[in-house]
Amino acid sequence: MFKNFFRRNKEEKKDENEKHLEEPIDEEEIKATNENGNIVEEKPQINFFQKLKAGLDKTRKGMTDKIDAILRSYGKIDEELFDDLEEILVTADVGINTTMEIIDRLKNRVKEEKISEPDKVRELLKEEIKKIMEESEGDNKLKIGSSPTVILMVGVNGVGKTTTIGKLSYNFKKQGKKVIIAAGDTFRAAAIEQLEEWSNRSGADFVKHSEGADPAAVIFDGIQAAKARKADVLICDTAGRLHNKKNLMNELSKIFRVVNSEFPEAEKEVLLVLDATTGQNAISQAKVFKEVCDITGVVLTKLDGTAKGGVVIALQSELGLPVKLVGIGEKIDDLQEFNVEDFVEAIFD
Ligand SMILES: Nc1nc2c(ncn2[C@@H]2O[C@H](COP(=O)(O)OP(=O)(O)OP(=O)(O)O)[C@@H](O)[C@H]2O)c(=O)[nH]1
Repeated sequence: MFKNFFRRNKEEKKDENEKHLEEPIDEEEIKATNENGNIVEEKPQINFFQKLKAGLDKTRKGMTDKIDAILRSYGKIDEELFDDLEEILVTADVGINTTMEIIDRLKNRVKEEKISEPDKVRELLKEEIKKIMEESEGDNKLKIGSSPTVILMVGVNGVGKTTTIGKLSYNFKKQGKKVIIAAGDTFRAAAIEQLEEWSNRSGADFVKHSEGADPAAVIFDGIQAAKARKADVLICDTAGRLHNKKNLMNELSKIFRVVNSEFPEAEKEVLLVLDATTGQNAISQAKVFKEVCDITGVVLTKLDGTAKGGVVIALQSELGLPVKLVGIGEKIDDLQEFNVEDFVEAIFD
C-alpha cells in the first residue's frame, strides 16, 4: 500500500523539471545583496494576511462559502443541517475523525447555549475549528536560535521541496542570516541544478556532489562548510524517490546519524514537505514519514492552488504534526510562517 506513495513516473517528472529549468528567472526576483551575501533590497511592505487569504481563496470557496449557503438554506437547526456541515468539512479534507469531533462539539454547544438560529452556528464552528487546532498545536515556530540550525527537508518528489528550500533560504537571508544549502538529493543531475538555481536566487552558499553520490556524504560536507563559514542555517535536501519504507528509513537514518554525530551542538528541524493539493494522500504520506523519522514540523505547499486547505486541520489535530510553514504561490517570497489564528480568520473572513 505504501509503495504507491513513492512511485513516480520519472520520465514525466524529468520533463517537468527540465521545462522548469528552461523558464527564465524573473529578474525582479533577484535581490541586491551586500558584501555578506544578505539581501538588502526589500519589496514594499506586504500584507501577509491578505496574501494568505488570497492563497486560501479556493479553500474558502470550497468550504466556508458552502457552509454559509447551507446555513442560509435552513430555517432551523436539526440533524440534517449537522450532516450537511459534516459533508462539507470531509470534502474539504478536514479528515473524518477531526470532522466528527468538530461536529460533536458543535452539537453540544448548540444544545448548551440553546441556540436556534442557523446563522449563529457559523461563529461556533469557527471557534471550534480554532480550538481543536490549538489544542493539538505543537510549537509552530521554527527552532532558529543562537546556535546554528540544521534543517532536513524530507518528502516525496514533486511536492515542492526544491522550491520550498529556495523560499526558506530567501526568508532567512532577508533576516540577515548566513545560509548554506546542501544538495542531498543526488538522484538526478537536473535536481541538483534546479536547487543550485534556487540557491543562487536566494543568495545562499551551495554544497553539492555529482549525480549518484552518497547523500550522507553531501550532508557531511555541508556540515563542515557550515562550521567553517559559521553559517546560521544549513538546509539539507534529501531524496524522495524511494520505493519502500525500508529504503526510506535506511537513507534518512544514515543522514540523521551524520548530522547528530558531526553537528551535535546544532538545533535540528526535520521538515516534512507535503503538497496540499493531494489532500488525504498528504495525510497518508505524513503517516509513513512519521513512522520512519521524528518529524518536527510540516511545510504545506500549494495551498493557493487547492480547495483542500482543510488538510491543515487534519494534520495538526489527527497526526499532531505542527504545520510550520505554508506555500502560497510559486514565487520566492510565497512562503509564510503558519499560525492557527491567521489561518482560521483567513478561511472564515
Ligand atoms: N502554486 C504553487 N506552486 C508551487 C508551490 N510550491 C511549489 N510549487 C510548484 O510545484 C512544482 C514542483 O516543485 P519542485 O520544487 O520542483 O518539487 P520537488 O518536490 O523539489 O520535486 P523534485 O524536483 O521532483 O524532487 C513547481 O512547478 C513549483 O513551482 C506553492 O506553494 N504554490
